[in-house]
Amino acid sequence: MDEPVLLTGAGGAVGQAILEGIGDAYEWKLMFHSPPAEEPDHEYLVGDVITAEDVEAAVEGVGAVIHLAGDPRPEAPWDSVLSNNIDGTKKMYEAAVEAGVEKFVYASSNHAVGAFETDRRTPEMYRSDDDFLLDGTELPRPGNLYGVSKATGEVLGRYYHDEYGIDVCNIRIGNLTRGHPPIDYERGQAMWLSYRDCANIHACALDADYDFEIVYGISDNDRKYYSIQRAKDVLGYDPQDNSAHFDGEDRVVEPDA
Ligand SMILES: NC(=O)C1=CN([C@@H]2O[C@H](COP(=O)(O)OP(=O)(O)OC[C@H]3O[C@@H](n4cnc5c(N)ncnc54)[C@H](O)[C@@H]3O)[C@@H](O)[C@H]2O)C=CC1
Ligand SMILES: O=C1O[C@H](COP(=O)(O)O)[C@@H](O)[C@H](O)[C@H]1O
Repeated sequence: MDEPVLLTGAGGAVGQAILEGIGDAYEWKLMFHSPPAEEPDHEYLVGDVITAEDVEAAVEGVGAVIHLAGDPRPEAPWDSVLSNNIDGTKKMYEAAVEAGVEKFVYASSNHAVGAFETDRRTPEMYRSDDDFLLDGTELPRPGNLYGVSKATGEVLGRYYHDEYGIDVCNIRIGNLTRGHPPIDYERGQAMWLSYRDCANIHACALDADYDFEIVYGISDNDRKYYSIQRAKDVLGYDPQDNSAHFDGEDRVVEPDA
């Protein structure tokens, strides 16, 4: 693995899950949008992914990128996702290939395929006895403009991989919550990603060998409509958590109880 690893969006929820889980396992270069409240334990810079000079400074000397920065709101308006998510990701790729970065891990989203959740399929598809399963080979099917921006980020990765040879792993992240799955939210429980599994799958994406991949980033939930088989096979992902091991509130239950 080529280090340091540039982590954009380091101050956000996914960034914190990664740093809490594997902060000691790699040499990092963190990118924040605004100055962090506390001095980070790692090299860092402050910048905007839509500013070419900031992005060029960020990729300088790094071997791999985990690109999280962007507007994460499913209801985000077009001008924001066009700028922060689409143009920001394009600028990151442009700078990364120019700087000779070897590996790019991109935070895609369940919302890139949100429109598979049709009225006819829901809520049954959120339940463990339903066999509907997406595996990453399906075409994107966004249900909002944020999802369009995430699907576009995947396609940008396809282009930069094919044209410039950079290795790309798109992780369609489910619903990251700390400590326990979302409560009273079947969809969120089906796509739950625990903090430790989030760190884990990103470590796997940094360490594994691949060309271009799209995988789902969720825990090993009994309820699931995203397959994690590709993440296991290609990345060696070994999830530890399962939303079924919680009782729908914030209490842990015995797996076999
Ligand atoms: N949290 C979740 O459950 C999921 C997150 N994702 C994706 O993961 C990534 C991170 O999401 P979260 O950590 O939840 O969001 P967050 O809002 O907690 O973190 C995003 C970070 O990106 C920074 N940022 C935003 N625009 C920027 C710009 N133009 N230049 C530089 N930095 C900028 C923000 O300051 C923030 O620190 C996003 O790309 C999001 O689409 C995808 C699926 C689920
Ligand atoms: O991509 C994302 O997905 C999660 C889960 O979606 P939701 O519609 O169930 O909330 C979301 O929480 C997160 O903000 C977003 O970036």
